[in-house]
Amino acid sequence: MKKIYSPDRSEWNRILERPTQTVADIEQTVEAIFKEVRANGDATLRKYTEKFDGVVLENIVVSEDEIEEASALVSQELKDAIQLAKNNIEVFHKAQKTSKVSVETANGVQCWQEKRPIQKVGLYIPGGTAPLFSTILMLAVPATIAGCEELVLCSPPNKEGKINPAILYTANLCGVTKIFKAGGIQAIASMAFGTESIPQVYKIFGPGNQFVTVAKQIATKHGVSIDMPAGPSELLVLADDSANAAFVASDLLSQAEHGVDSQVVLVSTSKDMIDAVEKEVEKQLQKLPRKEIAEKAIANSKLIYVEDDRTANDLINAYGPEHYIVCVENEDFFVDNIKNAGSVFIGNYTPESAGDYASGTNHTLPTNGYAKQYSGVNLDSFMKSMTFQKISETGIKEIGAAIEIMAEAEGLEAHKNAVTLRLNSLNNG
Ligand SMILES: NC(=O)c1ccc[n+]([C@@H]2O[C@H](COP(=O)([O-])OP(=O)(O)OC[C@H]3O[C@@H](n4cnc5c(N)ncnc54)[C@H](O)[C@@H]3O)[C@@H](O)[C@H]2O)c1
Ligand SMILES: N[C@H](CO)Cc1c[nH]c[nH+]1
Ligand SMILES: [Zn+2]
Repeated sequence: MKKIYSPDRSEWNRILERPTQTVADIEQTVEAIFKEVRANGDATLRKYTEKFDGVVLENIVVSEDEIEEASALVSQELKDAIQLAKNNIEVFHKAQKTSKVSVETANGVQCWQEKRPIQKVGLYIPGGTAPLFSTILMLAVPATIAGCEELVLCSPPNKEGKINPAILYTANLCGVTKIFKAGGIQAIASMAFGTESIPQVYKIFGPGNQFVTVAKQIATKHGVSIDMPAGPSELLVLADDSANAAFVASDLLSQAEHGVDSQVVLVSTSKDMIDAVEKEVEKQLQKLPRKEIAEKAIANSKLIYVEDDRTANDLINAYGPEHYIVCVENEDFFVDNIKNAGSVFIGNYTPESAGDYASGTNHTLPTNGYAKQYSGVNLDSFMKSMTFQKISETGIKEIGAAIEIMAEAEGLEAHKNAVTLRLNSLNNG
C-alpha cells in the first residue's frame, strides 16, 4: 500500500484515480458484441461464452432439474443464513414504500403522483471470480416488493457449463424462474435486445466487473435503462486512534479480495494508526485463500494521512467511495457532512461485510465516483413515478387564462385552443 502524507488538494484526483477501465477504453469491443448479439442472438451468446468463459454451452436456459439438483447441494446451514439475510433485506426494503402524494394545487385542480413497477427487469449476478448469490437477494427481493412482473436472471456458467448451486438455490427461493447461463458483455447485450432464449427487458440491474459495467452503460444507448454503474468494489475507511487496526485491516482486505481492480483506501489523522493498519494488512493477507487477488488490489491502494477532520471530510467527498466506514471519535461530524458515498458504516462493530450480506441494506452500489450522482439500488430503482391530474370545471376556469396566455407567448396556438374551447363551452353553457 502506498503511504501518502498531507497531499495537496490539487493532487487528490490523481492520487485517488481508480484502476478501472472506463467506457472509452472498451467501448469498441462492447459495441461490436452488441451488434452481433442484436443480429444473431443465441449464436453470438454461445460464441462469446466459449471465448470468455471457456465453455461450449449445451443449454442456455437453466432447467427445473438443474434447480432441483442445486438445492440438494446447498447445506442447511447456508440455507438458514440466506433466509436470515433475506428477511432483513425484505424488512429494510418494505420500509421504503411511500404513500402517494396528492395535492390540490389550485381550486379544482387535483394533482397526484403514484409509483408503478417496471414490468420487465434484468438481474445480472456476477460469477466470474466468485459466485455472488447474495446479489440475488439484493435485486430480486426489492423487485418482488415493487411488483415487477418479469424477472430475468443472467449469470456466467462455470467450465462445466453450470451455474453455481447457491445461485440457483437463492434464485428459486426468491421466486426467479427465468435463469440463463450468460455472463459479461454478451449477457447484458442479450437482455438489452432479447435473443431466442433470453427475453428483452426494460431495465438492467446488478454489479459486475469492468466489462459488465461498461456494457450496462452502453446498453443505455440502445433503449434500456440501468440501475447505475456498479463496478469493481471500493472501500474507504476513515480511522483515528479510537479505531481497532486489526478490524480496519480486515475491512480493507474484505473488499480487496473481490478483484485485482478493487480499490481500498485508508484516511487517517493519525500516523500511528496508518502504520498499525499497514502491519495488520500484511499479516492478515498471508492467511487469505484469495491472497493473490487481494495482494494485487492492495498494491494499488493508498494510506493517506491528513492533518485535520475538515480536510479528511473534503477529500472523502471528492473521492465519493462506494463504501465508507467511519471509525473515529468525532463520528457525528463525518456522518453529518458526508455528501458522496454509496453506503456508510459507522463504528468499530459495523464491518462492511454486514452490508454485503445480512444487515438489510443493499450492496449494489455506485463505484468509480458515481456516488456523486447515483443512489445505490433501493425499492424506487424498480419503480417509476407517474403523475396524474384531474381538473374540474371550476379548476379550468381558475387556471385556463394563464395557460392561454403562456401558449400564445410560445407561439403554440393549438395548445391555447384546447383550453379556449373548454372555457367557451362553460361560458356558453
Ligand atoms: N459495485 C457493486 O455494487 C458490486 C457488488 C458486487 C460485486 N461487485 C464487483 O463485481 C465484480 C465481479 O466480477 P467477476 O469478474 O467476478 O464477475 P462478472 O460476472 O462481473 O464477470 C465475469 C464475466 O466477465 C467477462 N469477461 C472476463 N474477461 C473478459 C475479457 N477479457 N473481455 C470481455 N469479457 C470478459 C466474461 O464474460 C465473464 O463471464 C467484481 O469486480 C466485484 O468487485 C460490485
Ligand atoms: N462488496 C460487494 C459490493 O461492492 C458486494 C458483495 C457481495 N458478496 C460479497 N460482497
Ligand atoms: Zn464484498
